[in-house]
Amino acid sequence: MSKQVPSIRLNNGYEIPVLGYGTYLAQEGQCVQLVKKAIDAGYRHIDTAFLYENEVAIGQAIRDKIAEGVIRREDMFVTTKLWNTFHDPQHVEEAFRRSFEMFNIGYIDLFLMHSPMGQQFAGYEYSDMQPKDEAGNMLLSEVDYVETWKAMEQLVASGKVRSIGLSNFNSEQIKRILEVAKVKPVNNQVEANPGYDQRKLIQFCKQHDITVTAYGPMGRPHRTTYGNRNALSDPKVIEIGRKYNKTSGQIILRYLIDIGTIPIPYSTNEERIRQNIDVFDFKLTDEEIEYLASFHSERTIPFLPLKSHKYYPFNTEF
Ligand SMILES: NC(=O)C1=CN([C@@H]2O[C@H](COP(=O)(O)OP(=O)(O)OC[C@H]3O[C@@H](n4cnc5c(N)ncnc54)[C@H](OP(=O)(O)O)[C@@H]3O)[C@@H](O)[C@H]2O)C=CC1
Ligand SMILES: O=C1CO[C@H](CO)[C@@H](O)[C@@H]1O
Repeated sequence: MSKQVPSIRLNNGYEIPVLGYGTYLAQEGQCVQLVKKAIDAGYRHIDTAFLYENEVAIGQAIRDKIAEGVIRREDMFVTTKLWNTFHDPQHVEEAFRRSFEMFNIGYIDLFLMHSPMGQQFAGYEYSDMQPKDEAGNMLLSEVDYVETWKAMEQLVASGKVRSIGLSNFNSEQIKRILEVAKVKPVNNQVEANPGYDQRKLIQFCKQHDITVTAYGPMGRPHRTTYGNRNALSDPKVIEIGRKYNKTSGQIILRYLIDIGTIPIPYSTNEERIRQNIDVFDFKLTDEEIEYLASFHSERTIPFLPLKSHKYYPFNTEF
């Protein structure tokens, strides 16, 4: 039986399901099937980006499931993102139009600025996303993300996107957006997991009525570790899981929801896709939450190639 995911209200009145399916690395072909499996399992929130090269596949999966009568368009919440090379205001509308047309699902629920860090525009092909000079250095752009935001605001009036938001922004950068915003960001998508739980940024966003999506919720277990303490294999997390008849992965997701984030785990495994959404029939105790919060490690995804960028967001505390 598919699970019902609760939603929370965004500051513009729309609702977002508190857990979604991430799709980074879900390539064309494989992605259609994965998203269909996720929808069958009960996911109604899908996260992607122009960068992930799978907007066509996600649109296809959603249209197929609508045709099968499993969902209606309005049941789904679809997020995509403006890539760094499109920060110059003159490129924002065209970049959005390309994503919008690739999806072909009538409207986009949430369009995020992927990061505050512009990179030089090199074209709209996927091969143009990481432009480098002859020596192999990243070609950056110093377009102010506030100007990019103003161009994103124009998109809302078109009706093709319902909400706009941010990703990888720190609190100072969010403040700069809020100073000029005619349309307030509804969301900031950042890394959050038991090694890097972002409590201060979550608190800051809450004060400004901005929801926080948690990317990398599992800490990308196949690709890295949580430094010296991996919550997924931690004996005490496994023991907490036994108490609720859940896996450690489910305990991590419940923790992220309990501290007020919206996790978007990715999985290629059918059983884990189903498990990851089956986290709404229990709640952790305060002590268990504190234990999960005691993991300390570095970011899994620190965007090191962009560390020298004028707007690199991760040098401040939060
Ligand atoms: N805004 C941004 O800059 C970024 C956004 N994102 C978004 O966030 C999403 C999630 O982050 P992602 O980077 O994919 O990393 P995750 O932390 O979600 O890790 C994904 C990996 O975790 C494994 N996994 C998933 N569920 C479980 C489980 N229950 N138990 C054990 N292992 C599990 C999966 O392996 P298996 O397939 O074997 O199950 C998969 O390889 C992305 O897909 C993307 O949509 C990600 C990074 C940056
Ligand atoms: O969304 C993303 C997925 O992860 C990548 C890093 O591995 C990021 O560069 C990107 O922002």
